[in-house]
Amino acid sequence: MSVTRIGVGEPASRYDVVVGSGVLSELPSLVGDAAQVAVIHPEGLGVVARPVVGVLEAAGYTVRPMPVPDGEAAKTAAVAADLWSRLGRHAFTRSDAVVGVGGGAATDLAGFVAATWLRGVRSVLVPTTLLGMVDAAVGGKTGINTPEGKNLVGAFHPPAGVLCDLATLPSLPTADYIGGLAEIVKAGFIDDPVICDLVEDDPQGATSPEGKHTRELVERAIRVKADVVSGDLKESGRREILNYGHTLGHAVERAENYTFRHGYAVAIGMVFAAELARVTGRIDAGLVERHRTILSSVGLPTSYAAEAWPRLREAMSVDKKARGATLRFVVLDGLAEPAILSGPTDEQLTEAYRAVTGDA
Ligand SMILES: NC(=O)c1ccc[n+]([C@@H]2O[C@H](COP(=O)([O-])OP(=O)(O)OC[C@H]3O[C@@H](n4cnc5c(N)ncnc54)[C@H](O)[C@@H]3O)[C@@H](O)[C@H]2O)c1
Ligand SMILES: O=C(O)C(=O)C[C@@H](O)[C@H](O)[C@H](O)COP(=O)(O)O
Ligand SMILES: [Zn+2]
Repeated sequence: MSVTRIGVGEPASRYDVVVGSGVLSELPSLVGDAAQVAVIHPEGLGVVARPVVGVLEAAGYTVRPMPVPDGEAAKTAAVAADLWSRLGRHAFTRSDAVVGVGGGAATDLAGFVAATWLRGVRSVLVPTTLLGMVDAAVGGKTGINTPEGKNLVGAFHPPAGVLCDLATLPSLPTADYIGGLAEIVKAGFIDDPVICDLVEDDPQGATSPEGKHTRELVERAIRVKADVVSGDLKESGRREILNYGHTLGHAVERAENYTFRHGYAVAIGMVFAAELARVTGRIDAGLVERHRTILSSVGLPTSYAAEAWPRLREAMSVDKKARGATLRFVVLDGLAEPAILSGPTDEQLTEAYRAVTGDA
């Protein structure tokens, strides 16, 4: 299998997202002159982390495997504090390194611990979910959740490199694979319509690592993210478009106490954002329907409970794009024409949400 390299960041601090198989051989050069390497991974994913540990040990590093709880349960202040203690007990210095292995939850946590330990040590990310490869491990956003909201604590801390071994994907449960498709479809709607065409051409194949367009979908989504992030590393402008569907999506995750897959919540959030764009006269019903058709064709949800609205509305007030009491949403003015909608009225919000419940 060939290897693809996609550069991210400004020229002086550029790193590669490497996609293919056998890519772990690049790990030692990315870890560099560290003596110790912490390998942070979900406790149930020892099998997936073992090759990472093996490559590092063979290269002579002292490897400290650091298993953490699975999924969102890892993205807590308590787990981060426990990792800081473990690093402290092993006397990790600024020349040591952190490797994050697993889905987006594990790499967000690992990146956050790397960002905060000694005010920042080197990290390398080895995403093993579709979502991790196309989105979470790319771009330097790291963080944890708090009871008040999703990713409310975090830092921008670009990794030294991202290694996406496509051979890890077949063991991923289909439901988690499908979650990753939401971020791929997001990249299609905000920037690369070919992604939408490819999913429409073979929705069934899109849900499988063996699908005929899988490699192209993965690489196109990474390129969208790499391109956007490279021009706006700290989200002072265009990077906000990557938050399409996330304002309501994060509120759904909080309402579900972080037990709802991120990609599924983002899928619902994208339908909401599309409805909001329709309600405010930006796009027509056809483009909204295309969201529903594409998302549901791969098994993603497109509606949510009507009675949840008050809780969701409240949760959206801590969205990072909000300014004071003014909510700001990423919407579309057309396919691949993202824009910011600032301060929609309560009537517009409730009308858009009603359409997401199927009660419109
Ligand atoms: N930092 C960012 O820019 C960014 C972008 C998008 C999403 N995220 C975050 O990513 C998280 C979601 O990531 P996710 O969808 O990868 O979920 P996840 O990390 O919870 O992983 C999903 C499940 O798959 C398992 N798993 C991982 N790799 C596997 C493999 N190869 N085989 C079998 N099982 C495997 C995990 O253990 C977990 O149970 C959310 O917390 C979200 O906020 C961050
Ligand atoms: O990288 C970004 O920027 C994104 O917004 C990508 C999102 O898919 C991702 O879920 C991100 O973690 C959301 O960021 P947040 O700042 O809203 O927490
Ligand atoms: Zn996301």
